[in-house]
Amino acid sequence: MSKTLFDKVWDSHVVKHIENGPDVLFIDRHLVHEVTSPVAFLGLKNRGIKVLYPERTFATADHNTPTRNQHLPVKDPLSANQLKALEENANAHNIPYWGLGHKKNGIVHVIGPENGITVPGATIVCGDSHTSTHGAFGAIAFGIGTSEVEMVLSTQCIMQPKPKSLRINVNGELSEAVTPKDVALFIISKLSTSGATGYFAEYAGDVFKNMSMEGRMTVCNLSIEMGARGGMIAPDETTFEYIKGREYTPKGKDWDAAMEYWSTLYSDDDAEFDKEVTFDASEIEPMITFGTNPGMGIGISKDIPLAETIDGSPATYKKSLEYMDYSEGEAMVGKPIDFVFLGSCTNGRIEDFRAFASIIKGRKKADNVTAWLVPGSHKVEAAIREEGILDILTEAGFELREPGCSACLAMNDDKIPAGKYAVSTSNRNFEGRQGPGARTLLASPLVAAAAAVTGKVTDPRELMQEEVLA
Ligand SMILES: CC(C)[C@H](C(=O)O)[C@@H](O)C(=O)O
Ligand code: SF4
Repeated sequence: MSKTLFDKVWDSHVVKHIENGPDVLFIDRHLVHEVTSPVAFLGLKNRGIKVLYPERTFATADHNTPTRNQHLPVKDPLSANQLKALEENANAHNIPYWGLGHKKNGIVHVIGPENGITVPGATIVCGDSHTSTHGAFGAIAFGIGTSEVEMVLSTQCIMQPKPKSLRINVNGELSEAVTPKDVALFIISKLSTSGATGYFAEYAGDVFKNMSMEGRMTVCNLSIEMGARGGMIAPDETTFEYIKGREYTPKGKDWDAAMEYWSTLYSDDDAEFDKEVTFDASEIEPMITFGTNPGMGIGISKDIPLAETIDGSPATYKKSLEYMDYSEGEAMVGKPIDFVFLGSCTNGRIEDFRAFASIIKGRKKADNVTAWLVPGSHKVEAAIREEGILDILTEAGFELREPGCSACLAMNDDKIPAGKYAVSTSNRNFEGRQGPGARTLLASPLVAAAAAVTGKVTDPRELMQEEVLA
């Protein structure tokens, strides 16, 4: 019988099928961070049991961590306690722990791929919704709750109902300045934040075939924002090239054996999907959000849609615009901004910093802008230095911070003040997400860079045009 990519990976991990119930799935890799793990470890302690496979479990500190002076004790007592608990729990159970200052430390969804923990055909979970990121490698990766974290720590299995299948095709070639982030924001704007609820998505077509691994991670990361359980892309040469030689990927004969299996991981030609949607790459322009959910995005040159033209409740839509202090029919280009945040598990990788630097090179940070540039990991930070990107940033008046989730969810000191506007490369623009009363405009690193040097929402193509003319 023909199978989808998802079916192939899922079926090979079913330990037990419960009639009319969930499947019991074996989990290959379990990533752990400080926010969703303390109660799970406490559960193990109360039951007097150990982590079954510590070597399949990896812990990092990211959500609560400061992005300055990481060598000093963490001031906030709640954060300090959570970080201490993670360290103690990891040590007690022999789990690799990459805490503050460790050279492998970083955002959980950045360090997994970076160190070769994320591989094709694997099942990967974490007590974190953006675990979908790892689907970029052809893995089944999804977020779980704290009680499930305890279940995986103790049994290396999880009970899951099988989601429905959705294929999202984007064919053709992307236009200038259109990045993977724009592709994802475009898809969410078309499907809405609940359009993929109950589904697991596979991304297919020319655009994803031609995309880098980091771009694929950005796209899969955002799957959750359209309601999907996760998203995945069939592994190919780009994938194998990326993972080869990383610390935790198989070596020698094991690599050959793995490659044999990985090469079978694609949806068969006649595999059927419960739902399929197709878009043309040429429809997509650099995107920006204007509202309070990631589905409220438009091409940057467009005007904020009128309430009567949108699907869904006009009252909710108007309330959202009120929060943003925007009006229907206004242009986004030219809107003043106060903050720029480059970072997060969506866009905190080296390619994102390269893109940002490509625009700010030879320009200066706008005086009215506060910019927080936060690498996704120490490895990203090291690459920023090695490639000379730090010099470009510094010359333009920017400062580089230390790695972590930072202003993506503002659990540390990096909070956007109430009423201020932030162009952010992260993934959520909910009310108060980046700080109480903060207003978020989600966009790509190119759009963020254009805003950082002009102090307002700016089409990056305009600045790229200037470069060509100069
Ligand atoms: C703190 C964590 C549970 C949360 C998530 O699950 O996504 C966070 O990472 C986020 O992005 O909102
Ligand atoms: S960077 Fe943001 S989205 Fe990613 S794990 Fe951290 S808080 Fe969640």
